[in-house]
Amino acid sequence: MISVKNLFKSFGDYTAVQDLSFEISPGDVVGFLGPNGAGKSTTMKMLTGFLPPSQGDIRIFEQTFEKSAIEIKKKIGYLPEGAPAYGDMTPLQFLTFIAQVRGFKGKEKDSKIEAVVSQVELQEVLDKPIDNLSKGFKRRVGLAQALLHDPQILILDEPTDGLDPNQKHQVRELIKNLAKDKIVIISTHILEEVAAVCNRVMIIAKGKLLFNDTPDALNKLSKFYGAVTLHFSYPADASELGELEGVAEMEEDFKTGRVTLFPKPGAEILHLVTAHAQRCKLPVDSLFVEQGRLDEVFRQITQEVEV
Ligand SMILES: Nc1ncnc2c1ncn2[C@@H]1O[C@H](COP(=O)(O)OP(=O)(O)OP(=O)(O)O)[C@@H](O)[C@H]1O
Repeated sequence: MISVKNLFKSFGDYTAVQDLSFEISPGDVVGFLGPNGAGKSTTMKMLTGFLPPSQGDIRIFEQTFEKSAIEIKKKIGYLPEGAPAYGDMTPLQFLTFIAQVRGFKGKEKDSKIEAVVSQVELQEVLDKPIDNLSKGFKRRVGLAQALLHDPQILILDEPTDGLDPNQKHQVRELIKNLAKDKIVIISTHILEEVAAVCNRVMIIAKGKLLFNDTPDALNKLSKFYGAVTLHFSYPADASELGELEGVAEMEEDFKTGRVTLFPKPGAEILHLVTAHAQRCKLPVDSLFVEQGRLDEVFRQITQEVEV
C-alpha cells in the first residue's frame, strides 16, 4: 500500500506539487495524467525516494524513507523519464551492474538477468552498446532494470513515450502481464493508454490532484457519454431527431453527415433514435452509443484548475 498525505514540493518560490493525498493498493494500475509541468515526474521522484518532499508524509507498506529507505527501495522498480542508462555499456553489462547494485550474486544474479531479458525480449541486442540501440530497445533496457528484482511496486515515467505503435503495444502487454498483486503507476500523456492498461486514473495539473477514480468514472464525466452518433450516407433532414423525448441537444456536421444527440441527464435515447431513423427511412450508414471522450474530459478538468 502506498499512502500519501498532504504532500508538497517546492523549488525555490515555485510550488511544483501542492497538497497531494491518495492511497494506492496492490492490484492497482494507476494512470498518472497531467499536462506538461503538472508535477507528475516530481511526484514520482518523491514516491521513489529520489527527491525529499518539502512537506507531507509518504508511507510505503507502512514504512517511511526517513527510517527505512533501503528496505523501501528494494520493493520499488523505477523507470525515470527518458529511460536513462549508461550508453557505453551493453544491455548485458548494464543489467549486470544493476543486479550487483541490487545485491544479487552468482547464479541468482545470472538467473534474474536471464529472466528479465526474456521478459522484455532483449536477446538480440544484449551485446550492442546502449547508445547504438533504437528508442524502443533503449526503453526496454530501462524497463528491464526496473523489473529485474521483481519489485512489488513499479513506477514508470512515460514508459511508451516516443515508441512506435507496435512497441507501445508490446510495453502495454508487458504491463498487463505483470503479477496482478503489484502496484503499478504509469505517467503518460496518452489517454488511450489509460483505457488500455489502467484500472485507476489520477489527474494532476499545476501540482494539484483533480481526479482520482476509475477510467469508467472519467468517461462518465464526458458530455459525450451515452450520446448517440449517426452518420448519414447523403444529406438528410435530422431536425426531428433533436426533438425526440430524452434528447437534450443535437450537434450536426453537414460536411461529414454526422449527427450527435446528447441525452438529458439519466435518459437512454438509443431505442428512440433507432426507431425514429427506421420510421423516417433516414439514410443511416452507422449509428453508435458514445463511451465518452477522454481527451475532452481531460481538457475540461485540467483547464479549470486555478494556480
Ligand atoms: N529540480 C527542479 N528545479 C526547479 N524546478 C523544477 C525542478 N524539477 C521540476 N521543476 C518544475 O516543476 C514543475 C513540475 O515538473 P514535472 O517534471 O514534475 O512535471 P511533469 O508533469 O512530469 O511534466 P512533463 O509531462 O512535461 O514531463 C515544472 O514547472 C518544472 O519546471
